[in-house]
Amino acid sequence: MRTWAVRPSSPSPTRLIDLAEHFNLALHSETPNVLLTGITMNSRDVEPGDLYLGLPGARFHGATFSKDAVARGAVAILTDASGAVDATAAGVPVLLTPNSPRDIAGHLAAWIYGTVTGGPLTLGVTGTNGKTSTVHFLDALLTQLGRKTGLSSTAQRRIGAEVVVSSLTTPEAPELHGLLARMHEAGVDAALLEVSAHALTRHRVDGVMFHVAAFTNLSHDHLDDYADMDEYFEAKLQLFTPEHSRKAVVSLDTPAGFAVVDRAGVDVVTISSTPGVASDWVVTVADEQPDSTAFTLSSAHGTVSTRVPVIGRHMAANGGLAIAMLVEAGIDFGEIRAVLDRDGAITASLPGRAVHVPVTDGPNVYVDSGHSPDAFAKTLESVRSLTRGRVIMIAGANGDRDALKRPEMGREAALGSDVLIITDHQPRSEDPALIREAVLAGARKAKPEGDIREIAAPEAAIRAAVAEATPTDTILWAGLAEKEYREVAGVKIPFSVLGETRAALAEAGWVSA
Ligand SMILES: CC(=O)N[C@H]1[C@@H](OP(=O)(O)OP(=O)(O)OC[C@H]2O[C@@H](n3ccc(=O)[nH]c3=O)[C@H](O)[C@@H]2O)O[C@H](CO)[C@@H](O)[C@@H]1O[C@H](C)C(=O)N[C@@H](C)C(=O)N[C@H](CCC(=O)O)C(=O)O
Ligand SMILES: Nc1ncnc2c1ncn2[C@@H]1O[C@H](COP(=O)(O)OP(=O)(O)OP(=O)(O)O)[C@@H](O)[C@H]1O
Repeated sequence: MRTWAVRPSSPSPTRLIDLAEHFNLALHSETPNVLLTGITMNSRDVEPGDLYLGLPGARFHGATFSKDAVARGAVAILTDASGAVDATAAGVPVLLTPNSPRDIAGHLAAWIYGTVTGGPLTLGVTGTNGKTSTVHFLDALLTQLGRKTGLSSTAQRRIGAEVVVSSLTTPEAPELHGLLARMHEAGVDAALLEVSAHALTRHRVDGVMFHVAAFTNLSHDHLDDYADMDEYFEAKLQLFTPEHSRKAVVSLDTPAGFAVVDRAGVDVVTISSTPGVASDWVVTVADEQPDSTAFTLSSAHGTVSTRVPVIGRHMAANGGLAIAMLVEAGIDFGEIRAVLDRDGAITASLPGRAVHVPVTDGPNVYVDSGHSPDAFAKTLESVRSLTRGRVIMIAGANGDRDALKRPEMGREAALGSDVLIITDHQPRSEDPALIREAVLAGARKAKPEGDIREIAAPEAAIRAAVAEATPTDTILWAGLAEKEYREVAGVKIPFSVLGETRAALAEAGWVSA
């Protein structure tokens, strides 16, 4: 699997002088006739012919890497006043902008990679939870319809069969436009993009026009980056302006959805899976099974009944949202209903989301990547409805991310489970004991008499859960499911939640089905 940024294979060269003129940038050069074939803001990703953007960040000023960038083949540098000395010392033409180069990176990248106009149908999803799931449902539906897709999610970037590892949920603008240009070259019919609040705040999707953008929900997360929920909401709202999208499909499953409807600057249709809430599209859950959820989706276009191959009413809501987005993008509802009737489900495989590890004659076991209070609550609700015995939950929180949500995660975990084991996930640079303490405090406050345990080592936590379980119980391990590593004290240690779970089950004599 590739781990480096994807780019178009044969970009048409852009004259630096034309770019400077078009974007009204001051050009300092005695040799302004250079040709640009790429753009990046990461010196380690520079390829020959690139414009390197040296921008100020929280840790570095990118211009300090100008010489490295030029050594790798950068032919020009764009920076701000504070980067000018370093950029000039690198010996290539320098463009100066009065603000951060990040502010114009998207539009520059669109110009250099030719993604300003044309291109495939582009669909974007934002919201606290459900972005990855909805994008993967869109991908599956379009594939079922015989269309060629490209996607960018937290889990992966993919063009047809070519898969690239994701680091950020939404890539930086130069990487995103490179990806879109490559999708265009590959002849994809649709580009499906997950759009984080960080991406909107940091101009990562500038220069991308979404034919349809969707809003899933808003709940507590990322309050390390945003002052409060209002600021976090405002970040998400930017997607629903004419600068970014033509049309919106907005879920009314959280109160924020109503605020998006009120404030959106583009045409909006609504969807809801909450009984009693009026909306253009209505999702009604019909049946919940240990490995799938059946639902009906109704609108003025008609009604379709189908399944998503995962547990959870929230996952049915995401599946309905994906179908509604395709119809609002102009795909015939009857065509979609026909393939769903043919296949019996949206045939998606969700990486790390509510993954069922079936055990023959044993407990149901799920691993899930949810790492917010609402994600815990929703998954626990579905697990509870499928469990005859006890719900045994393993949970943890990550370091270097919103610390305020930890007690709330503990609270939801305690309220939704019968046995709760708090363990370590990705402490990153933080002291894992302090992270556990915060989650435990929320859990014990919510359920003082609850069976709440602390087991630091995740390998031991899953073994304790398995030892506790009887065949009618369910084990849910929430928070880390799709990763192949844990970051501890800045070092990535190989670790697989799924692998560890299967090993623990096998050691205990349970056989994975
Ligand atoms: C808070 C945030 O989003 N920070 C991002 C931002 O960092 P920054 O502005 O501090 O940059 P910096 O590290 O000081 O570096 C400054 C410049 O020097 C460059 N540089 C740096 C070192 C070097 O050797 N060479 C080089 O060129 C960097 O590429 C950058 O252009 O720009 C960096 C370069 O692209 C990103 O790696 C970094 O993401 C960090 C890793 C991150 O963790 N971001 C998370 C919070 C994030 O964006 N998450 C969202 C949402 C997740 C969700 O919904 O759950 C996402 O979309 O992933
Ligand atoms: N519609 C929803 N409402 C509430 N919780 C959800 C919803 N969809 C998914 N979840 C929960 O959130 C978790 C993350 O889902 P998903 O990866 O689809 O969201 P995301 O927005 O991409 O989040 P992230 O980028 O942080 O992983 C799931 O594993 C599940 O626990």
